[in-house]
Amino acid sequence: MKAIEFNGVGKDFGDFTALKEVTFNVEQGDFFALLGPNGAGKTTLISILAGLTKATRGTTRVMGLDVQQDYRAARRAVGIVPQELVFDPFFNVREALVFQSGYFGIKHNDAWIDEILHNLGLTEKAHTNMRALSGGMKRRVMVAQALVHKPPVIVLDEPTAGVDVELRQTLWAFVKSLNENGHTIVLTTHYLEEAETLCNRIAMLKRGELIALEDKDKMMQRGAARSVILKLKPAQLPASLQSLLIKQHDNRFELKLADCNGLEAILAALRAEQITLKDLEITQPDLEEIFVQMMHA
Ligand SMILES: Nc1ncnc2c1ncn2[C@@H]1O[C@H](COP(=O)(O)OP(=O)(O)OP(=O)(O)O)[C@@H](O)[C@H]1O
Repeated sequence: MKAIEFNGVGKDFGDFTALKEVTFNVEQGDFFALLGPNGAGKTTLISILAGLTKATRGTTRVMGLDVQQDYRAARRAVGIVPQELVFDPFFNVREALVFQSGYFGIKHNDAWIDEILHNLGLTEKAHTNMRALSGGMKRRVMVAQALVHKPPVIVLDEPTAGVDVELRQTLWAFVKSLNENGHTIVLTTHYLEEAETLCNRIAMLKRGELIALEDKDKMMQRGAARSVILKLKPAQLPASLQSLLIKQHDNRFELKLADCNGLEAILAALRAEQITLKDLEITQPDLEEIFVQMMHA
C-alpha cells in the first residue's frame, strides 16, 4: 500500500487552473519533499490531501483511503501542519492538544501529549494561553496538534518559515525520529538545503504541473557539472585548461569538471608546466541550483 496516491488530481478556481493533472505516489517511510515556487500549487495539493479542498478532477488516497469517500478514516491517517497559525485563543497549550485529541475521538492521550510537548520543547509552556505564545512557540503547537492522533502520514507545509535556528533543529530532530519510527513525512519548504539534507525523494511542481519526481541522489546528479577550485602558485593557468575556466580570483581558479578523468588531465597539465597546486576543492551543485535550473528550463 502506498502512503499517498495522487491520480490525475486537478483543481480549478473558476477559470483558473491551480493544478492540472497531478499523478504521483509517496511510499510508506518516505521523507518526501514537495517543492515549487510561490503559487505552484503545493498548498492546494495538501489541502486536497487533508480533505479541506475538493479536487475538481482525479482521486487522492492516504494509506489506501479515498479522501472524499472515506473522509473520516483518511483524515485520521494524516497529520497536517498548516502554513498559517490557526488556534483557539481561549485554550492553553495542553487544552488545545486535549481538544484536538477529542476531535479524533481519543480520550486518554496524556502520555503521548507529554511526549510531544517534551520533544517540541513545549513542556514549560503547557499551561500558557495560546494568545500569550510567541509566533515560534505557536508554530510548535501547530506541529504538536498535527501529531496528537499519531498519524502514519505527516505533512508539514513550510513549517520553518520565519522560525529561529533552535526550533528548526528541535523540529527536524523530532521529525527525523518520527520518520525513523516508520512515519511517512511530506514536507514543503522554500529552504532547499533542508530538503536536501532531510528528504530521500523530491517532487517539483511548476504552475500546477509535476515537472520532476526522483530519488534525491538521482536528482542531485541532474545539476550543472561539478567544478573544481584550484589554488595555484604561480597564479597562472596552462593554456590547455583555459577552455574549462569558469572564474578566477587572485590565485584561485574555478574549472568545469565533468568527471574524475577530467581531474587527472588538469593535474597533468599543471605538472607539465611546473605549477604548484596549493589547494583543491571539488564543488557539487546544490539542490537550490538544480531547482532554479529546472524552473527555468
Ligand atoms: N481559494 C482560491 N481561489 C482562487 N485562487 C486560489 C485559491 N487558492 C489558491 N489559489 C491560487 O492557486 C495557485 C496555487 O496556490 P497554492 O497556495 O497552492 O500555491 P503554493 O505552491 O502553495 O504557493 P506558496 O509557496 O506561495 O505557498 C495560486 O496561483 C493561488 O493564487
